Amino acid sequence: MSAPLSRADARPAAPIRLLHLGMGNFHRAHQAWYTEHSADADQWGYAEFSGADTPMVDDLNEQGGAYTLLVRGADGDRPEVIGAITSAHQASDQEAWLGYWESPGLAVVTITVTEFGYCRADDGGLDFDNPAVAADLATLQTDPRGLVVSAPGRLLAGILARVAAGQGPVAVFSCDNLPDNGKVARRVVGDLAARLGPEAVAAVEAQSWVTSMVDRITPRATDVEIAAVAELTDRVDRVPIVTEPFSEWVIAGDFPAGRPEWPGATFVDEVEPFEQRKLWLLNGSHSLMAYAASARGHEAVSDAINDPVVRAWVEEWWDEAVRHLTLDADHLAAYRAALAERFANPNIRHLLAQIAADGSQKVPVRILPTLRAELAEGRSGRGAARVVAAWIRHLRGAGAPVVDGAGQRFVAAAEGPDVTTAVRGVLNELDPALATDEVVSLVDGLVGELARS
Ligand SMILES: NC(=O)c1ccc[n+]([C@@H]2O[C@H](COP(=O)([O-])OP(=O)(O)OC[C@H]3O[C@@H](n4cnc5c(N)ncnc54)[C@H](O)[C@@H]3O)[C@@H](O)[C@H]2O)c1
Ligand SMILES: O=P(O)(O)OC[C@@H](O)[C@@H](O)[C@H](O)[C@H](O)CO
Repeated sequence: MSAPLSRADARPAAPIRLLHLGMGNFHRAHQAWYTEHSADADQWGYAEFSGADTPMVDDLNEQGGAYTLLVRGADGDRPEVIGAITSAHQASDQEAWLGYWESPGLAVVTITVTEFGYCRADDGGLDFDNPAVAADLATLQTDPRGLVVSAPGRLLAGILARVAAGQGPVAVFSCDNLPDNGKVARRVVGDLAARLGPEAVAAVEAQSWVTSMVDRITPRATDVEIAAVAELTDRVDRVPIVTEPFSEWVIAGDFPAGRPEWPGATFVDEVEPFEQRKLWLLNGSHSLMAYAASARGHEAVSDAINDPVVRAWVEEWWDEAVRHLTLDADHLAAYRAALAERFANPNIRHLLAQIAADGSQKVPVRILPTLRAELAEGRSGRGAARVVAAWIRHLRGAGAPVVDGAGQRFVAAAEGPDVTTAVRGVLNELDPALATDEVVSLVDGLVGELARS
């Protein structure tokens, strides 16, 4: 019988100088992994906070913060024990959260709270109609140390505590799949601060808001992977992470209090070209498959990409999206080829239903820029329109179930017996400028084509 994984299986815990909000699968495969492999890793320990209270925190702490990262290549498995996490906390552990912010040694705060976690309104600013945001504002107005729950609320509470403690600026660092994610984070936290007054705004502005493009396909681990880890390592790990060999991190911004020497991370002035390449080619085709291939009965990306019909749709989308990317053509061709291999990795079971979630937050940033650019250049935008059509079919009940915290208005628009009305309604909700007769007719036709395929 295998022994439980414990801290003794990992490197010694390092002093906490890194803080993470939104501990989940991806962060433990990416930022924690880069930190683990830093030349100065013994100087940099992570304190982790989940987005909502979860048993994962207790499981991880029982293992002293250690966990197994199972790197699954097409040619086999490579497990490694990661010791970058010194301490994990439940979301509601507000005193611990504020305590880390007040600590002189804190240097970097990373964030993965999903697209939805930024609580944005349609104009990109903070959505004050969001009940969590409204409650946090009321709390912060009366008690800056009170329990707050939204990501913007928690970040602002931390920043205010840091400034009140007389500590200098840190790098605040979104690692979510969002264009210009540093600016998005700064905007929503700044909007909340503005309701508290100029001192709070100045505290937000004093921090360094870093932007990053992150990439490593990390599906949720299942009991199958937990059993595989036990067999491979002779240790029982209750919270292992499964990921692919590929990893990429492109970062723009300053680190006023220092950072680990993350190996392989690329530091640039402008993340946008890399971010668009990744969001459109990888995440865009993920969304295409999540909607169009789940409706064809596929469950995982690796099944979908091996279906020639789906592969042709993906290639059609890629052909269209690359026209609007600014990176070198050879680089983009190599990236596409590598993506096709990554998607086909038979040892990574990335469920289409997981990717399909929160389409209302994903389709606008992954697909619509290409659709608009194609239309502006006088082309039809058929590849992008196909993704929108597949999403509308999904909203109408085809394929993966609809799970979307902000998607109710799209579900409502997509309802009803008349497909053309549904298409027009969804396009109108996405962007009234896209709901022209021409685009409605194209998307309408593609809904029918997908249904017959
Ligand atoms: N999994 C991947 O392959 C991958 C790769 C690149 C980037 N990402 C980015 O990382 C994010 C998280 O992915 P994951 O695989 O870790 O997911 P996960 O479900 O394992 O973890 C998500 C974390 O976000 C928190 N969260 C969710 N909704 C929130 C909200 N409304 N407010 C505050 N916190 C909230 C959860 O509590 C949890 O701590 C993705 O949304 C994406 O933007 C993921
Ligand atoms: O994580 P999400 O939900 O934003 O998107 C689902 C996938 O497209 C995404 O997780 C990719 O696998 C990832 O971005 C690869 O780096």
